[in-house]
Amino acid sequence: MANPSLLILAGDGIGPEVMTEVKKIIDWFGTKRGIAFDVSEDLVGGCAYDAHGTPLTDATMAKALAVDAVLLGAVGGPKYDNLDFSVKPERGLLRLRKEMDLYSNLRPAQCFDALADFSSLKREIVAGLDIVIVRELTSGIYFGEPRGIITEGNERVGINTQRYTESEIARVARSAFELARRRNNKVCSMEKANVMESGILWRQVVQEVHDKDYPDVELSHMYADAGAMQLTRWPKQFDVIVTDNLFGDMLSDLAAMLTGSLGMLPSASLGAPAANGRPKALYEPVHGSAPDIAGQGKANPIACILSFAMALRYSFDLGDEASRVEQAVEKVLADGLRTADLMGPEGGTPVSTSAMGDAVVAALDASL
Ligand SMILES: NC(=O)c1ccc[n+]([C@@H]2O[C@H](COP(=O)([O-])OP(=O)(O)OC[C@H]3O[C@@H](n4cnc5c(N)ncnc54)[C@H](O)[C@@H]3O)[C@@H](O)[C@H]2O)c1
Ligand SMILES: CC(C)[C@H](C(=O)O)[C@@H](O)C(=O)O
Ligand SMILES: [Mg+2]
Repeated sequence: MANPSLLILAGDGIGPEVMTEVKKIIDWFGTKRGIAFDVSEDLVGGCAYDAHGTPLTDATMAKALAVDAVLLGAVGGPKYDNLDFSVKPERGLLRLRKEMDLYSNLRPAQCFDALADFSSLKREIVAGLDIVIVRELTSGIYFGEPRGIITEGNERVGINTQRYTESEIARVARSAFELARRRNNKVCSMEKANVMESGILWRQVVQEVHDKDYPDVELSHMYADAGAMQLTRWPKQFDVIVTDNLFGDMLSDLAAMLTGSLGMLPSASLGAPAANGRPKALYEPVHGSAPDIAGQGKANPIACILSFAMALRYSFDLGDEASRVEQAVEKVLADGLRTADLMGPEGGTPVSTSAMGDAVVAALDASL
């Protein structure tokens, strides 16, 4: 049988730096666990624009649709700030999400004990935190029409449209309820039903899906602004949060800081199961290309490494191996290794991106 296939799209800025560390782990699985992947690589984002004049070629899009899973680093950077909107690096990522129909974006925020003192919140607020934000990823204001910048009279008007169909809401709600059943059986749905019609529909449909098929799951609803407040007040009240594309984008960056650093947060973007039973899938860290530290060997590779662990779990049914990676990360942090983003005010000597990756590989060795 052919090996499972992975397409690596490392992208821009720190994307290739953190992906180099993931490749060490992929190699480790091949040599030490006999779990080999057929890995191909291609361009996305600004580097694809530099090479081809587009942030994602049709050929790369076709490859992404053909493989078992895509691993993405990050896209974007100041070099591309003045490009036409249609060819900005971020458009490449959004095209992947849309054409792969990756409607369910799982963004776990887990606070490793070794980092509990490092969060900007008090230890007792974050220690043991383990929540997942399920972000709708292929619709809402990111994709709604009409959109654009038009001229009305003598001034410019910027337009974006929040639009959700009930089937789009229902499918992401299902994915949140299914996930909750495998965790602590609680879902909190966040929208702005007090001011947005799309929020009213969101709340109704999530409730209907719940009442019909998931009455065993505890469901609550919260306005997204209050949700942001509750996430910083007492985040451990949550288990699974389901929310729309834009609120999910913002709330997941907020949740990142509960865990210590944006450099810690992985994500899985999943579509409907294909004929082989596996969902189309793309795995990427929540963080971006971090232009301020790119090229300096300072980036924390853990978010990208944990994204690969999510690939093991969700695309390849290798939950035990995913846990092995997560435990290796936990061990390295418990041993006191810190990249620069995890340095507290008391200081210390940070390790480089590659030293962190090597330490995770060594911890994997020790797990055998
Ligand atoms: N999925 C993606 O590819 C993605 C996600 C977010 C932002 N972006 C893009 O990245 C570019 C920069 O955006 P931004 O600055 O708002 O967000 P960012 O996530 O790139 O950086 C925000 C801050 O977090 C730090 N940071 C992020 N990841 C880190 C890591 N792994 N290790 C250590 N520190 C880390 C950065 O140094 C910076 O100070 C933009 O072009 C944006 O559109 C891409
Ligand atoms: C880069 C950008 C398109 C992206 C988003 O807004 O979805 C990013 O912020 C994210 O969180 O994945
Ligand atoms: Mg974001």
